Amino acid sequence: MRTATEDLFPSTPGKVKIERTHAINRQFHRCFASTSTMFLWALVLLALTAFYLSFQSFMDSSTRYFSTPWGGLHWEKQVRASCQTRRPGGLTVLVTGAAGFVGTHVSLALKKRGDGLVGLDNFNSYYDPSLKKARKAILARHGMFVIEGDINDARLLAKLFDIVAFTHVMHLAAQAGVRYAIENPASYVQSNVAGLVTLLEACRSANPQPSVVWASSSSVYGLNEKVPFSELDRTDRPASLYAATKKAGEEITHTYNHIYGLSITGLRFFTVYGPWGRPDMAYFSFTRNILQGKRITVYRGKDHTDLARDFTYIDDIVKGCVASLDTSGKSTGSGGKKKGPAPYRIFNLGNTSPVTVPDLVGILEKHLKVKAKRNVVEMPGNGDVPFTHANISLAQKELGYKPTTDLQTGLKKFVKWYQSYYGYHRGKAALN
Ligand SMILES: O=C(O)[C@H]1O[C@H](OP(=O)(O)OP(=O)(O)OC[C@H]2O[C@@H](n3ccc(=O)[nH]c3=O)[C@H](O)[C@@H]2O)[C@H](O)[C@@H](O)[C@@H]1O
Repeated sequence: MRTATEDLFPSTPGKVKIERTHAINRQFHRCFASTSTMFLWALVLLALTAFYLSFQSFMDSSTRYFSTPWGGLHWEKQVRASCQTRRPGGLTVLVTGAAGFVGTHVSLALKKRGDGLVGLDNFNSYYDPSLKKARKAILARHGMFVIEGDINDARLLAKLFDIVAFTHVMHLAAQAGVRYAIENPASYVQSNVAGLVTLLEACRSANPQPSVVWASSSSVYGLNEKVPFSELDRTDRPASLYAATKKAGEEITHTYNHIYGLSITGLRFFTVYGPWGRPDMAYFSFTRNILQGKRITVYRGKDHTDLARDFTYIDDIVKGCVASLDTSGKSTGSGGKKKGPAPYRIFNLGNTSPVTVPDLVGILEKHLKVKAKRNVVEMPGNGDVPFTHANISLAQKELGYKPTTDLQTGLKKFVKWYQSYYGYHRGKAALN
């Protein structure tokens, strides 16, 4: 009789061998079966992960594609319609920063005389985007289409140049504001340097190449003390990163003029103000605070001298911009190749009569009929310059530029608009 032990450990070695081999085989098969199952599962898991990842990336790219705020037949039709000229010899202009302060005014002036134009603006939130939307609505009422897009979007720019043969580009999109550069330096590089290069790349590749008129700034004079500031004065000592990026823009545009034959006109604007202006600027924020009974901060120089600016009214700036477009001269390149020298110009567009900041406040008090509560503090070292003063003889000679609005008159118009727009009393907004 076989014992349980013998069953487990039989005495015949061969049998044992066979039985053990079978047992090993069984174990091996069991083991193999479970490994292959695991392997299969791993494969399934891998396949699922790969499917999930590619599905996600497909969704991402398709979402990006479908959510692109531009493109499509209807969009192209809008662009073409907006660019239709309505006078013989009318210009066809791409206006960047079209929903900005200067962009809106220049666009309206061009549209009203029958030029064809389309606008580009990224509607960023540097200041209240609802003001930009309101400006866009006015332009729309005048038949101008403003695309929500960025100058850094090379595909969008290429598409626009594909659809329209622009004769001119009025480049006003920028990160503005002198003191904000301390808080957000990258935004200045992104718009004023990278964005500018992307735009110039599109311009130099275009066929025909457009002439480019763009906004530089009085801030390029930086620590210059020679007054009034002339275009021949030093501009190699900027006091702010903003100024440095505008100066960089002047050098960058020069390169594109030199290599590709792009016609370039850079305009050094001097503290532009007026209706539909920029809420970040002193005259605008002072008005808001004075009307709300809040204190305003008035900066002054280290030795208690008042700061001064050559405040320039928007209508005068518009005339300078339009004259620059009209006299720009042609770009000479085609297919990215220069065919000959093209114009490279820089002009001061100022008012030639600086006013101190305390005097600016005094004028606002008079128009608002409210006394300002002032805090007078020493100018912080954040990029400000003590004064600006434009010599405009070159612009006078070449563009017929002649500013006609003094600060009293210009601020009166601004205050009227401000009170109307923000509902301080009944009235019609200046641009409507
Ligand atoms: O002409 C230019 O190049 C520049 O003009 C303005 O820059 P800024 O002249 O500094 O204009 P505001 O910011 O309106 O300041 C005007 C004056 O008011 C002073 N200020 C500003 C703000 C404030 O709270 N208190 C104050 O006294 C400033 O120091 C400055 O002297 C624009 O903001 C820039 O985008 C433009 O490029």
